[in-house]
Amino acid sequence: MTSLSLLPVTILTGFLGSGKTTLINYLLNHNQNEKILIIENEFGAVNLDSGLLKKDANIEIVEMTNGCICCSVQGELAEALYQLHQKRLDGLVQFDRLIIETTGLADPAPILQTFFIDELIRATIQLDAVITLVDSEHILQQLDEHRVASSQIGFADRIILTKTDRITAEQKPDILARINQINNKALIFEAFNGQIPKAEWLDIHAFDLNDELELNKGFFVIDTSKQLKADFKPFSTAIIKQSWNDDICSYVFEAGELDLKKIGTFTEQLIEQHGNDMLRYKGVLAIKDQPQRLIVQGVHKVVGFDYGAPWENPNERISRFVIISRKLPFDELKQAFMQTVST
Ligand SMILES: Nc1nc2c(ncn2[C@@H]2O[C@H](COP(=O)(O)OP(=O)(O)OP(=O)(O)O)[C@@H](O)[C@H]2O)c(=O)[nH]1
Repeated sequence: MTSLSLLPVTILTGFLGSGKTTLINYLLNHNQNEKILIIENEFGAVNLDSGLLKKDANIEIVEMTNGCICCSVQGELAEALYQLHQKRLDGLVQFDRLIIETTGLADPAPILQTFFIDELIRATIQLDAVITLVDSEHILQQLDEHRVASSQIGFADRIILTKTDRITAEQKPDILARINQINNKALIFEAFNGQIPKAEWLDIHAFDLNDELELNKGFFVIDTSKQLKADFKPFSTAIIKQSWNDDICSYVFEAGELDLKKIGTFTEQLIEQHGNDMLRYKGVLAIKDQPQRLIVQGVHKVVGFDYGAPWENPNERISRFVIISRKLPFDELKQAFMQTVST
């Protein structure tokens, strides 16, 4: 095979009207150096969004408009990606990155799975991250009424909270707490009208097996008056409301040093029994007599393991495993996880 560089791909998701097109337009207006291919996945025969997107020589938009997202998207997306690969091989097109904008009603799962299932795609494309836009004005209602809204948040590596100019300061802690209860692993950025530096959502390598596992991190506000600086704000102490009852939430297991064989068996059984419900999961684990961190990362039943950087300080050797999932038998799993602790 001729050597083509791996094309980075970002999956951009978020409910209807959450600001996906606005974000892309902002990127395109402030991006002179890169050629970007955007694949849009829309319902219905008429695709309105491509008409709304700014067009110039540095972007190309491919529309996928056929049929129901859950049955046809994998085949159609795979086909679009094969064609792109062939055109790149033939030297007919040259792009620096690909952004897939999903329809606001879509669960991102089938799109994400395309990148794991297909070997040619895996060999030519580097999945960078899932970015989810959340409309702060409407998200609480969307979560109450549409299961797909929690799935979009659950799959995210980064969340961009939009339209905070349309809510009061008092409403924000509840919204942040609810997002964080669903997905406590994704960093949250708050941005007005898509104004966010591209470094905060592109090339973040979320699918690499790296050592980062930051939970309940707080959020970042993009300050446009300071040349788009991201200012960190810790979460205020919002009360988790039982009434939310979202079907997806974050589960965290924490322990000291683990036995390699036992944690291997635990992970295998966990994935076997609950993989279909587990959207994303990541573990940074301390293994007995092993100086390096063991990294586990997965999406549903596709999992990767690798050794990461060594633990520097013996007191740091704490194993953390976070799972974003539909309802899991937490107490039972916690007990099983604790039995993997090295004795
Ligand atoms: N007030 C306010 N409006 C915003 C913000 N971000 C986006 N909008 C507006 O929200 C509306 C919907 O934004 P779009 O970018 O079209 O949203 P989308 O996610 O692409 O929408 P669909 O393709 O229908 O799912 C537009 O009128 C935007 O101008 C924001 O931060 N504040």
